[in-house]
Amino acid sequence: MRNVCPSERIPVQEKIQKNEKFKPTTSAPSSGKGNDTKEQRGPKIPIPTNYRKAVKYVRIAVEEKRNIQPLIEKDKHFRVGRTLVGRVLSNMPVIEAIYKQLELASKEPRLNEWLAKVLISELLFGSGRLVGNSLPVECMMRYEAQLRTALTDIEAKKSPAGNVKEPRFVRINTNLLNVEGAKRLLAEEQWNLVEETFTDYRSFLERVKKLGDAEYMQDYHFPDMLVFPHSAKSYWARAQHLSDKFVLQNKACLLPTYLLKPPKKSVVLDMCSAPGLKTTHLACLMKNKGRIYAVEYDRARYALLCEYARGFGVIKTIQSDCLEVTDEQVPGVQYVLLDPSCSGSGMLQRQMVPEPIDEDRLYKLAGLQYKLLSHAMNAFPHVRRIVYSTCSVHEMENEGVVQGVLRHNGHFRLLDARKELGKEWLNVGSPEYAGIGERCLYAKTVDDLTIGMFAAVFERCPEGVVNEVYVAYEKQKHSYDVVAQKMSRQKKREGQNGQSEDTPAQHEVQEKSSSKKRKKNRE
Ligand SMILES: C[S@@+](CC[C@H](N)C(=O)[O-])C[C@H]1O[C@@H](n2cnc3c(N)ncnc32)[C@H](O)[C@@H]1O
Repeated sequence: MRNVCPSERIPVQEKIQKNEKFKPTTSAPSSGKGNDTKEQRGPKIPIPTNYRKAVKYVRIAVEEKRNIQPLIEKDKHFRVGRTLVGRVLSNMPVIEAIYKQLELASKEPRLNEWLAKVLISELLFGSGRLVGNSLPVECMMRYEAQLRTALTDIEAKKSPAGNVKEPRFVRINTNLLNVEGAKRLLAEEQWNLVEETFTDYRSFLERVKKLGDAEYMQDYHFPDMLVFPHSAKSYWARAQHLSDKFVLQNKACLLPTYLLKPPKKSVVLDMCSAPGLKTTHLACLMKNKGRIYAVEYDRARYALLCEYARGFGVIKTIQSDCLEVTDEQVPGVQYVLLDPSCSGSGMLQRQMVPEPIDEDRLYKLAGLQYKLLSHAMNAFPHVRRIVYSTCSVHEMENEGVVQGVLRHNGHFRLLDARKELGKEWLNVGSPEYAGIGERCLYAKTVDDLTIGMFAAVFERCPEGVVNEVYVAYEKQKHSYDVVAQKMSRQKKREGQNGQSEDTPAQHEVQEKSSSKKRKKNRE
């Protein structure tokens, strides 16, 4: 089969629909001061409405820090809004770094900063093309080569995967198409399947790094996950005609769903479910049979969840705070997936342009995550298995939360997630959390070429059994209580209020972080 260069690669459907080819200008960036005369510029061509609207919403989101989802939803003439704006916001750290690196603010003072960022996003992370010939579009096109080089530099220098560009992972929607059907369809689209077998995970990863532009592979761990080269990103961003049969989802996001392993006809609760990528994967694993209660409290995200869940009869969506969901509302729940809000520090863009660690924010997030996980363990008497996952690389949100819940919930124990996965996995949690770290899994960009992800699997203990972390903590507690009482008496004497409103997990997190600080000071 012919090897097609990625820049040539256009989804078949698009080839049919396309009636105009974009021709980038070849001239160099403007003289530097943005002071071309009116005559030189010619008649004013309006900026496409979608770009103008994206500028408006991106600015509101970033400058005013407002939730723009409801605004976009109401905007009936901005159907692509969520995708377009979402793309800018999720790539913002890299876009800002590139905007600064190219000194666009000083070189193109007449070019609106937000518009520049939207255009950069479309060029580098969207379709790879810009629409129309308005002045800002033409101006940005003159920087195209420099923009792409800047992105390559950032990715090469800061890529958490080293010099390797992360692949494009694509999940087959097995509710519509089986694996063989997917392979046939992709062959029609001129993709070549690499049909080698791998005895170990590392040799698979090495082959992924060498994928040619027209090649793809079936994943080593998950049969419904396909792996394409990085260069396939623009193909998949444009492959609208395949969007119901294939889901753009990172491989790491399948760890929690595969670890939960709900058989068909089981009853599942997805506590924090929007936009619903894991929910729909669970539905596929269950062959769309049984019941999945998918809970989401955010109105706009709930709307998105409903959209994603359409076509999956097994999913029942509930708009609510999952801490208020009772057993009566979701009768007979046996399996719980908890994938709550987190710092998102495992996301690629965040790893490329790292933000300073905000301990206070992590501390608050860990407290919430602890509450949610405790609710999963205590509110639903029939639950036998729980998977907790985050896309955070911070122990405080991961092993820290797991330790907190195990200490206070003897009736659930932590399973060895590597064993549960049943196939070789490279990274586990920190050995600092004895009896916990080695049982939890991490997906790491540098090794797995995925986003960063953490997953822990809990199982209800048999009647009369309690987990060993709980037992050890109970033993420790006596001396701990004595010290706490002493401290409280001392505080009272000093006229202070010794009451704390922290959750136990937050208390432990605080203890741990101050002990780390003490250790650092000693060093
Ligand atoms: C990390 S995202 C979930 C992603 C989702 N599992 C997926 O794979 O598509 C976390 C979601 O949980 C929602 N959320 C956070 N706290 C919640 C709560 N107490 N009740 C319901 N939803 C909550 C957030 O609004 C957000 O949509």
